[in-house]
Amino acid sequence: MNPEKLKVAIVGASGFTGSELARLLISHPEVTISMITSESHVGKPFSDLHPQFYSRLDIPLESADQVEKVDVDVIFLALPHGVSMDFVARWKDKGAKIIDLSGDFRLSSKEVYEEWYGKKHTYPDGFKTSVYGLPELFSKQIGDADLVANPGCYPTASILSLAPLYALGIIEADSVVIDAKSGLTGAGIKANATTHFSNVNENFKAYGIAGHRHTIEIEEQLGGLAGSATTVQFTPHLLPVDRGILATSYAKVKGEMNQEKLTKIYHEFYQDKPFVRLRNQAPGIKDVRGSHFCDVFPVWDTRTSRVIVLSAIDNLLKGAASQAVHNMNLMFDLPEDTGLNQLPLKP
Ligand SMILES: NC(=O)C1=CN([C@@H]2O[C@H](COP(=O)(O)OP(=O)(O)OC[C@H]3O[C@@H](n4cnc5c(N)ncnc54)[C@H](OP(=O)(O)O)[C@@H]3O)[C@@H](O)[C@H]2O)C=CC1
Ligand SMILES: CC(=O)N[C@@H](CCC(=O)OP(=O)(O)O)C(=O)O
Repeated sequence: MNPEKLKVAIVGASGFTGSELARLLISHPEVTISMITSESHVGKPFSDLHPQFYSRLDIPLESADQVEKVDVDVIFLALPHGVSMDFVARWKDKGAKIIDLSGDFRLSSKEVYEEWYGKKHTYPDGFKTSVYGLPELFSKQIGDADLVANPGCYPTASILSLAPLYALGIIEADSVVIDAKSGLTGAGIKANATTHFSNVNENFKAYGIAGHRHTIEIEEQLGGLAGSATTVQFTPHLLPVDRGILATSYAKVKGEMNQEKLTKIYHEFYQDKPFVRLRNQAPGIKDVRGSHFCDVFPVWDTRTSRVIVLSAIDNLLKGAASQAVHNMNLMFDLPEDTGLNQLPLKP
């Protein structure tokens, strides 16, 4: 083992985002995977659960309790919300940086969390130190953080679609509608009635209408950019595909607007952001599948005087695992694109 490499633990490696983290980190030049955990599969070789790793990552899964005993630089928590918070509380003084993929530390306070997640928060001090891990907006703060709250998948696509306009303070109050669609892996590895093949195959359905927990995450971040609270209408849908998110955002803006001006605003905002690709045609989820890109296409509709922004990401990557690796790169002062330059898989 190269002692100069970062030693990482992936907690929750039996799940979808945990295995995608392993796939990215196994070929990251500055990382050694020291430990991977699962409570349901302790002792099994990782490649038994995820055969794509056969002969490349066969180490056994261990219980998360074992993380206490190893010296690691970074801990990735790929756990459900409500579970991560206890591990963060346990390991906050361990001397490792923590990147939490769950929603446990993304919001502004215990009160807001409990209202939107409908469960008690047991480590509210974490809200004081956590940094929202969206590198396009907070790279400096992420660089100084010990605890990063990796954004949700829908919020990543939604916030990046509207951030340039919010940052200028030109969004008309109460005008924003975000209509988003996700592939099934967004729901995690355990099947349930909603994600059962028979219920999703050749079907397409909205859920979480007027109350999905990502609404407040989007509102807090976009409101923060504008410097005043904002309301958005957010509706998620389940697509019968395995991965990918397409968000279509609509907004009214203050003052004069046209396509040229809109395109310029987006180019200026994202000019030094290597993983946001401004497109000149509507992006599809296959254009970003398997990659860390967020493809964004802003359109001015002269007829309705509305901005329409399409944005596409891979929910497991830019929406979760590759975003977490991007955050790790920033936290350890590595070039931000290290290990993240995979081109999309298509078809
Ligand atoms: N899937 C996605 O597209 C995205 C997911 N996220 C978030 O990332 C996190 C992980 O998501 P995902 O990988 O999809 O989830 P999965 O359901 O696929 O995996 C969750 C993992 O958590 C482990 N786990 C569950 N309960 C416990 C527990 N009490 N103690 C220890 N480990 C536990 C499971 O391990 P085992 O059962 O083996 O013990 C499993 O490995 C979630 O918070 C999710 O909301 C964020 C953005 C996008
Ligand atoms: C398709 C699907 O079910 N998606 C999940 C969101 C996945 C995600 O990003 O969730 P967290 O905010 O919990 O991390 C959902 O709507 O609950």
